Amino acid sequence: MPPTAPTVSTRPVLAVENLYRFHGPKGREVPVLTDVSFQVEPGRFVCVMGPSGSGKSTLLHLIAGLDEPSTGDVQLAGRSLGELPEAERTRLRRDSIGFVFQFFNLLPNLTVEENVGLPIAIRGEKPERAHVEKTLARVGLEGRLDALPHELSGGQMQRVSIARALCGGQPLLLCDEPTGNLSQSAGLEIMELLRRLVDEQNATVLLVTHNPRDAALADRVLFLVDGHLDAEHALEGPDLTVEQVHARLAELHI
Ligand SMILES: Nc1ncnc2c1ncn2[C@@H]1O[C@H](COP(=O)(O)OP(=O)(O)OP(=O)(O)O)[C@@H](O)[C@H]1O
Repeated sequence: MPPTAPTVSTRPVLAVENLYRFHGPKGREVPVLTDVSFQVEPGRFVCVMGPSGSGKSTLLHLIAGLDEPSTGDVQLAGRSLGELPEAERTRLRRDSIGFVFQFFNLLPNLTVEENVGLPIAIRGEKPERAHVEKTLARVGLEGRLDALPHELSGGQMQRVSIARALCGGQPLLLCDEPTGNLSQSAGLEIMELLRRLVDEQNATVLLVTHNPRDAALADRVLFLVDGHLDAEHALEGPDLTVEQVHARLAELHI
């Protein structure tokens, strides 16, 4: 038999299909998300931008399987969250998504090594020190395995949380305002790190932000406006500029 070439999957890491979410008392429900559809393919850096109240958190909760859509579907690695029982949904979320939050969400009493290895420990496995060390090297934070979070700068804490999101091998990095609690320069470094992880290590990133400078580093920027996400308003890279993002925001009256 001839040797077969390794296949690189092009199946979307995340597919959001015709998502609707209503909130409010029965009979007086209001739409928070209206027919939202998009995909994130492997090795891509996709950004969702939207003003306060546009439905970003609602969308993130649905993607994470923490909330259920009124109608529509979320697929992670080709599997539909809605079709799974609770325990399997939790496992799929855990195995598919590494989360990066604005306030880092590191456990203060655990060392850097323990924080980074957490997703593996939660699976009931023992995180290998060498693997944690290698993951920290991927985010440019070598030699701080034994530090506690309070001994680190904000930018370093965010690197730890990115390492934690990568450590378990989840295919999607979901970053919710990852620079929101950082100085401008530390924020820029974090964004450049995310860009490098995509370009050089084939990571896949979904970034949610209202920061045009951060959004401009993505391959594609989607705009969520009053719960709508219209494909024709999306910006496509490569080499998007902050000016392009500002212009589209002005066009959409955001
Ligand atoms: N559980 C809920 N019950 C009723 N309304 C809700 C609920 N959750 C969200 N909403 C409403 O849905 C809309 C979108 O909220 P959401 O928190 O998703 O927006 P957001 O874009 O994340 O805003 P922000 O950037 O300020 O966090 C808001 O008008 C909000 O009041």
